[in-house]
Amino acid sequence: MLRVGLTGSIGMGKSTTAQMFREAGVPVLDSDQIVHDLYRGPAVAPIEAAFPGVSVDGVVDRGRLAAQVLADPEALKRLEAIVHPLVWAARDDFLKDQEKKGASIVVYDVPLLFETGAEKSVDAIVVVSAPEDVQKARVLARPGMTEEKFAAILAKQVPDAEKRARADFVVHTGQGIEAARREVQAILDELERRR
Ligand SMILES: CC(C)(COP(=O)(O)OP(=O)(O)OC[C@H]1O[C@@H](n2cnc3c(N)ncnc32)[C@H](O)[C@@H]1O)[C@@H](O)C(=O)NCCC(=O)NCCS
Ligand SMILES: Nc1ncnc2c1ncn2[C@@H]1O[C@H](COP(=O)(O)OP(=O)(O)OP(=O)(O)O)[C@@H](O)[C@H]1O
Repeated sequence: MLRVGLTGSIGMGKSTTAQMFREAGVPVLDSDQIVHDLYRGPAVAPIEAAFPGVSVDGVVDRGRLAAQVLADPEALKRLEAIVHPLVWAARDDFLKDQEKKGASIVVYDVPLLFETGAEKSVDAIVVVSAPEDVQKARVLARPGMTEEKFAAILAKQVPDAEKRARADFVVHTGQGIEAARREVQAILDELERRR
């Protein structure tokens, strides 16, 4: 079973591209969704113990948590030490389940593939990319987004050019949905050939 890591910087079209893999019949594991589920379940107690006051009605409040960790690298490290092992366990369950089902390719959708070291646990890397001006226009169109927030998020991410350099495949999302879908299909064809 080939494990494909799918990543890309903010606003590059990662979720849209993940959906294309799903529509092509490939099982996709969404790491953001795993974290959201953990923050409503098994991660609540250990996070509340480490960061008192960040849970509300038994759910981790992401805004409160962000306020405590995003500007404090040491606090973020403590949070990651709680969250990442839980994410890895969920990922391993998914992989075992797909292996049992006989899947030949699975996609693991991870925004921070390079930043968290998850690149080491995949067999191929797909990076989703678009020209800078397209990315910026998409992100600034989101409610509540400002140039400053966008810049702060970008500063925490591995730059797009470096991501592309480390990728096995790049999906370009600046030329429309159909062009990207053709690239996704070409990647799947190539991966099948390599197996
Ligand atoms: C800090 C949290 C609460 C902020 O949640 P929120 O919904 O407001 O924003 P979101 O998750 O989209 O993150 C916003 C930006 O913060 C940065 N960021 C978040 N987590 C990390 C991290 N572990 N390392 C570096 N940057 C990070 C990224 O640039 C990201 O684009 C949340 O990101 C979190 O719990 N992070 C720690 C867990 C984690 O590592 N998750 C990511 C991969 S498993
Ligand atoms: N191939 C494409 N052609 C045209 N528009 C696209 C394409 N892919 C994505 N988009 C558009 O770009 C925007 C961002 O896409 P998406 O939500 O998939 O990005 P993302 O990388 O998952 O974002 P983030 O990581 O910030 O959550 C959306 O408005 C989406 O419709």
